[in-house]
Amino acid sequence: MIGSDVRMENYRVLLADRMSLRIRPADVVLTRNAIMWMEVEKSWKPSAGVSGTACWRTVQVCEIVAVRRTEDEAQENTQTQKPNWRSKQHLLQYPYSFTVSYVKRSGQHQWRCSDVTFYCADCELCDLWIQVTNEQLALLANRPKSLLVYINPYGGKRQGKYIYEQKVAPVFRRAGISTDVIVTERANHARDHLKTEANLDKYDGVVCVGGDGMFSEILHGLVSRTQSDHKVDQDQPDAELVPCSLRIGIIPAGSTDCICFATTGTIDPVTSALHIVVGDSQPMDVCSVHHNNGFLRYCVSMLGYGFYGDMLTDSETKRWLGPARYDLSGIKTFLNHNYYEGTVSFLPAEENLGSPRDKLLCRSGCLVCQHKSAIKDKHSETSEEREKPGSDSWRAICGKFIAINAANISCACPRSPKGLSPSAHLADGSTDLILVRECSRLDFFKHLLRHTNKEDQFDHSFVEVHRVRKFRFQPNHDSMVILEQDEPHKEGGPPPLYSSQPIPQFNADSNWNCDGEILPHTAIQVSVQCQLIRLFARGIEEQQQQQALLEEPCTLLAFNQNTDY
Ligand SMILES: CCCCCCCCCCCCC/C=C/[C@@H](O)[C@H](COP(=O)(O)O)NC(=O)CCCCC
Ligand SMILES: Nc1ncnc2c1ncn2[C@@H]1O[C@H](COP(=O)(O)OP(=O)(O)O)[C@@H](O)[C@H]1O
Ligand SMILES: [Ca+2]
Repeated sequence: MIGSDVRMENYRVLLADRMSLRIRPADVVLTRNAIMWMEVEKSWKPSAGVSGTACWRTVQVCEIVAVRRTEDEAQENTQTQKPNWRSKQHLLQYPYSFTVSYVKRSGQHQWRCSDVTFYCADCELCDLWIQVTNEQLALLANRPKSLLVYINPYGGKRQGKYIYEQKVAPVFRRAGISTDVIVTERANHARDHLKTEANLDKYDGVVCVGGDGMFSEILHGLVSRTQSDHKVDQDQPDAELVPCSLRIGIIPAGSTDCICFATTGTIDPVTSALHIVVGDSQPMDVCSVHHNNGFLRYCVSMLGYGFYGDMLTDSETKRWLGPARYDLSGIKTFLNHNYYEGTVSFLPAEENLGSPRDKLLCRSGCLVCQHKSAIKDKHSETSEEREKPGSDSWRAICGKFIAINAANISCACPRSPKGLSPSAHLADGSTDLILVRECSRLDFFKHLLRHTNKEDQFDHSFVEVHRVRKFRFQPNHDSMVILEQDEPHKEGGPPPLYSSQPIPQFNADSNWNCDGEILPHTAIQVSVQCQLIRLFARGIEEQQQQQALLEEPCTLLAFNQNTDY
């Protein structure tokens, strides 16, 4: 079947019956791709025999979580705290019922699991609806049936276990997903288990409950396992890495949760659980980081040297503060106002990938990422020559930098709702390299402020941004950290916070912050590995997309009211 035939097939009515919704009669229709219902108005006369249009509430089959017999209504009502409104007469007339649980958008990109119960006059009809709806759900091959879940009990505000048990597990149970749950006992427990022990054939996906650091563990476990299974040497910076077959789900329970926010538009555990249930799939680029041809780490969100590296290093001693450690260390690092000397060289991305300043936001169904996916295998890009550092296509920038940030994705998070690079793409094979040169403290503050407002992040003379496929950083070890002189030091007063003299106890190098982990080396080589992994997500839905689906799915449907049911 092609084109319009497929569309017609999707609209083919599988079931159509009159039932009762609460205490009012309702017409209910099931097609291949939607369940629709409409309460029957008293004034509405089907016998009139005219074709008309009416307002139907519609739920796409792909957004149905489960359908089941409403076994114990009293219990349902206690759970949902709804009053029992069914009259005895209604109960006698419609004694059988089934409940459809489905995804409902509740604004701000949040999803909720909502229920609608249909009452039937006879048992066979009720069972038939459950059976046929379940048959349609079974056709959705991308839905996971079995998941391996890792919980970091110490991430963020240490709520991981509670969040999983109270908010996520009930959603998975309702959807009939089986889970094996591991609560981690130490750092790198999840990574090591995935790398060497886990029987991955049993699962359709891996879920992490925690922050970006916990996600990074899962990423390293899965990617390393996949490479060793395929005998790919990760130490080779130019090795062609094999994409992971299992998708990763993120239940946000960390401090920044930027990967979850940038791929769903929110950090809400129930929303993430529902993206997993419906089997969403979002490809993601991964940066591989090497030092002297030896593998260091992978990175999905931000690689930050200077400001974000120093802030992370300082914050590690304050983990007991939870997410607030970043605020405290952020202020301290800002006041220190260090900058670092070195050379950044990079290979620009192809021009058709746009620019970090083009305001083309990466949203659900992004065409730039889809196009990249289509041409990825053709390897149309570049000759070996272009790839070599030092060839004409590479550019080098030497200088003193307050921050060098590579945003592989927008890095949007609650602290910075548009992110470090608002137009960065999730899966275009490039990363946005942001260079913040030496500037005054006030100027740097203005730059940081732009992470939180709507102004162009890069519209400052001391900031430049490049969309790149690869980059390298070489620190200049002869440099000393020069701290800005703001005020003269008063005799007998506290020691100066800043001095124009080199201060030997400061390290001339910063550290790299790689998805919230500190890298052991400063001279690094970075390559973007296009679409190496997939998440259970769909990218951020456009406001209009969201709005259309928010307004309680109400579809204008031409419907032949003569249908015999
Ligand atoms: C004057 C107002 C200044 C406000 C500045 C806000 C800047 C926010 C930038 C956010 C970038 C986020 C990049 C993501 C980094 C994470 O991978 C990493 C680890 O996350 P997690 O494991 O969940 O803790 N987080 C960080 O490195 C902290 C970012 C800094 C947050 C202030
Ligand atoms: N059981 C554990 N004990 C201690 N550290 C752990 C444990 N499980 C995971 N970790 C580590 O905790 C770090 C932070 O985890 P994460 O979930 O990202 O929280 P946060 O966002 O607060 O940093 C990660 O580096 C991860 O490797
Ligand atoms: Ca990217």
